[in-house]
Amino acid sequence: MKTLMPYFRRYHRDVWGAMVSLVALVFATLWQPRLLQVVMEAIIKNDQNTILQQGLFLLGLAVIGIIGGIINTVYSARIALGVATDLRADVYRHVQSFAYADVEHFSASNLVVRMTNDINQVQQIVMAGFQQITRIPLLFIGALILALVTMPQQWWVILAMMVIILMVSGLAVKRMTVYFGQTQQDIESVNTVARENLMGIRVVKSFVQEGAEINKFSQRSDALTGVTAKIGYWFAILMPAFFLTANLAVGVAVYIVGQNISTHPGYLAAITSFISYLMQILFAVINGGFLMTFASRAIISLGRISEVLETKPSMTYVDGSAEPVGGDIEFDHVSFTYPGDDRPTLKDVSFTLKAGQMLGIVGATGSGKTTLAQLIARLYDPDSGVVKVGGVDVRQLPEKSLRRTVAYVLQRSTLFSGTISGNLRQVQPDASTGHMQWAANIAQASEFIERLPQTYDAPVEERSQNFSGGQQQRLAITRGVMANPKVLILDDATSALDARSEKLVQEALDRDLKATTTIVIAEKISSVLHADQILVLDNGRVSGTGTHQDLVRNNEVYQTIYRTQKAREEGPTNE
Ligand SMILES: Nc1ncnc2c1ncn2[C@@H]1O[C@H](COP(=O)(O)OP(=O)(O)OP(=O)(O)O)[C@@H](O)[C@H]1O
Repeated sequence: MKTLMPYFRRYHRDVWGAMVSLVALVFATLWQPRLLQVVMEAIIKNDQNTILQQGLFLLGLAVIGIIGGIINTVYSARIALGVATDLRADVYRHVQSFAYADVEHFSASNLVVRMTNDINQVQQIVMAGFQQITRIPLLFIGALILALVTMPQQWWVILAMMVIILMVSGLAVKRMTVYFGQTQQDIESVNTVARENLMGIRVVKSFVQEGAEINKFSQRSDALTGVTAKIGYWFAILMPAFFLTANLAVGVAVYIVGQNISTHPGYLAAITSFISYLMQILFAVINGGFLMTFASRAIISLGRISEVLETKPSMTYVDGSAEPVGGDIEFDHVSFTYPGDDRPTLKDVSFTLKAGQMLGIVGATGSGKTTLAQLIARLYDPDSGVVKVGGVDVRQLPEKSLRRTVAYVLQRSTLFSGTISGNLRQVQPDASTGHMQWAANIAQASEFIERLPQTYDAPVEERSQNFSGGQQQRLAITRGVMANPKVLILDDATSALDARSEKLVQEALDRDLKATTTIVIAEKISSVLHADQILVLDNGRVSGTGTHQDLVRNNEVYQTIYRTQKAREEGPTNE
């Protein structure tokens, strides 16, 4: 509730509108049976004037009730929609301020569910809240008082009905809250299987995994069906049970009235309105129960949303100029452990790199190459030691300054759906076509871009699936080069390129980005042969640095990688 209060304040006029119209609706609902009783009494006495006058009041009340209901629904919908939209925008904005580690902590798909499904739950309960939460207690208390006023001697019938209904609904709410919670989990589970399957459809098809995938999906889907069916059974039992109780109460009341009608003729009119109030009490209790069940679901969702909003970004940046700094890199005794890991991934890493030089980083899978690069782009901060770019500790650099200095191209960089130019202009919004061509020439992307009918305005589909792996990598390198960065990190970014194209990219980088410090992380030693310096990582430690010739001579780890790759390239020999 604390989370939602500021949002309600923004819509205070609508809140007032919803409340006032609700009071009108409740008043009309409660007063109608009372007037009906007066009309009935007039019918019994054949008092035409009262019948007409009170009949018109009754009609007027019905109209007030209908208009109140419509206005209340409109205002409630406006509040619910407004609150959900603002909440979604705030969560999205807050997530944008997250450090990479924070997004990883929640996981991207989990954040998506919170921004969509959980906010929908909150929207529904806000809507129901303004329609029902105030209405139910008012209706309950009002109907109870009026029922007692109408037929005070039947108080015990009301009490008995309420005790039975409350006992049944108490039991049901407890059960159904559990089932609703389970439904939420099962929906997430079905979504996960469907999403994984569809995103990996090529793998599924190529390994003929359709059958296994269908089984997996069916299992999760059956679990969801099972729990939904349980909710259905409860509803199927609950509703008739409630109405049976209410009708029993009505039956008892009518029987007692029947016994006393000769001595109390006024009971005939009173019994009609008494029955209406009994039904209103029943309606309030049933709806209250359901609302509590739905509310418990929404409270869980609201908790999940608040958790995101209350998470402070684990990384903050200093304020200051957006100007890039120089391209020198220095690691000074840097160690780093991933959040939640008990062992460091990088251990006491030190090296220096002068602006404009090229550094190759090699090492076995999992040796920490990507992690090292991520520290330069400040996706994480080290546990100890200092990472400097342009002679400045990266923690002392304003975010824009760091982003303008360092461009980080990944093996599978995300291209956003839209157009090629839209992706390239993310780096430099006012870039000319000439500038895009310059960058694309370096990345060896211009040949295929210019063959496309719309060239730089060619569409990029979702997950850039209309481009091959190699084309996607070239586009990602083009985007990285666009800002003419001081430091360019290519993290396995040419892995899908053939040897010739990779060589052409390297030559173009040497020629056109002379002042840029280039860090190339590569599986193949051939990709870094000509680097000014090669850093060999072994299980998170620097095993050696030097040129290819130095390392071939005196670094064992490097020698092993080199020999293995050479043997693979030469193929099996027949002795
Ligand atoms: N986000 C993460 N959370 C926890 N551990 C991680 C995370 N990313 C990587 N690791 C672990 O850190 C170690 C180093 O990973 P890293 O990706 O830096 O290696 P790499 O040398 O780049 O490997 P590869 O050549 O396969 O890309 C691995 O053991 C990996 O499991």
